[in-house]
Amino acid sequence: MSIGRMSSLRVRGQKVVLPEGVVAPAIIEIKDGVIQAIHRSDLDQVPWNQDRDIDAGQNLVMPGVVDSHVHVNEPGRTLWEGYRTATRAAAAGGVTTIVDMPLNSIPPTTTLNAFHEKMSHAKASSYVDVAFWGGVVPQNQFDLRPMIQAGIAGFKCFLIHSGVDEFPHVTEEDLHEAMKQLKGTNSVLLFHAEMEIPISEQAPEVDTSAEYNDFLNSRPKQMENKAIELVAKMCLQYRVPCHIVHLSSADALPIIRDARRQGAPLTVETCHHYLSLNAEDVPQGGTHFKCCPPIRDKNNQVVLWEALKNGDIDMVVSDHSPCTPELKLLEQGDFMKAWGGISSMQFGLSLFWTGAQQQGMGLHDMVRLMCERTAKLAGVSHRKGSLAVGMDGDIVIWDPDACITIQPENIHHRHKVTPYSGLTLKGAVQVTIVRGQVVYKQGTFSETHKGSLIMCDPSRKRESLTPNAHL
Ligand SMILES: NC(=O)NC(NC(N)=O)C(=O)[O-]
Ligand SMILES: [Zn+2]
Ligand SMILES: [Zn+2]
Repeated sequence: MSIGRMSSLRVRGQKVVLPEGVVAPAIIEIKDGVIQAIHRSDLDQVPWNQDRDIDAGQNLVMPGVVDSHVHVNEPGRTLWEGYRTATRAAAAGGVTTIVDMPLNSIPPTTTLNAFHEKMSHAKASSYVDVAFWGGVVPQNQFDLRPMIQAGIAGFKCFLIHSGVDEFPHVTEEDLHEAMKQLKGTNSVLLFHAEMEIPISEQAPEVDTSAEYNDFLNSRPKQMENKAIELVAKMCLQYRVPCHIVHLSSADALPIIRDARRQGAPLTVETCHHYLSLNAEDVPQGGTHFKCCPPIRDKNNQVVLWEALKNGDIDMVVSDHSPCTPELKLLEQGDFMKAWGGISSMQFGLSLFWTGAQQQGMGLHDMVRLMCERTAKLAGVSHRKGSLAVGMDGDIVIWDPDACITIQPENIHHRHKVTPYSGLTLKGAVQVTIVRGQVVYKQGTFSETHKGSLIMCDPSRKRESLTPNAHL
């Protein structure tokens, strides 16, 4: 099996993860990037080209991961992370589509021109497919519909300082203006849901500290809970699909449950780091664990896993938010001044698989949470996130029993700082295929394949993640 441009490809496996909870022997036939047929009987009658086609044997054959929360900081902060390194890491991790966040790049994706600039960079250097979130910031409400018409997947806003000055957070008044523009479109608004709380409710201010608890106490659950109350209120008032990114506070789950019970088209994600790490794990000065909202204690993590199992949390993503090593202030170990953001996109599949098995969750939970639903959120579930005829031929072949140990030499992110360094996980990606092209195979990348830009059709009604919502 060669790496390179092929118009057609067949993938055979004994354990192909198909929709409706089926794992069975099958041959997937891909032509011109699209799945043409999935053969589940008379497999030896299907024509086979030993040199071109792929036999996965006992490895799992699964839809490629759709990671809907990735910060590729190009243009403008490509030194933090760019499309080449971010999407090589994606391919090495079985991620076949990323949805790129509108911030940390300069310019941020808050205007049509900035969107076009971002697309030109992505087109030049991506190994996997890329869709895009736009940004809602104060006074850009009239930029939103032009970006929707140009194919943006949806929008992201912050209710607290975003970490970068050129992407200011919004107020409730700004949200009303944005909601008026989004109402009636097929778009979605994502929220970084933390808000400032009254001084009387805050921990004593700490300017610099190597103690994780000082940072943790500076971003209490109440900041998330208050923000999520506002998101729920706006979602119910406008009935515009809203999505809470990187939930960390399990205390906010009743607020989300109640809003959905009232018919709010409200969804929520959590991230690998909230499921695999907890505050008790963070070493003194361990600023590579810093992210916002913060990784909380073990008891909080237990509730997040339960919410995943009972459907209160809809999906799991990376929130891959890298920076240069210098900005993590690892020498000083200063949690209060270090950059908040964790690099993990290459390891999401293995992180989730390792944790899920201990939780009694399995393959179909992984596909639902990391492929199907993230594709629905981004409005691309008609072509991404599951193995079915007519879908893009995006496939990851991986060994669920093999282990990987995360070391700098096998990290393809631009920078190698990650809280997962040295960790041994189960689940090893062998081959990643994007629209029928092998882009990654056991450490080797295709240098001929280029990822596509995934444009969202503004007229297409996206598959609902909250079927009981009253729009
Ligand atoms: N500007 C950022 O990348 N912020 C990100 N930082 C994190 N999560 O710590 C985020 O997702 O909010
Ligand atoms: Zn955020
Ligand atoms: Zn983020």
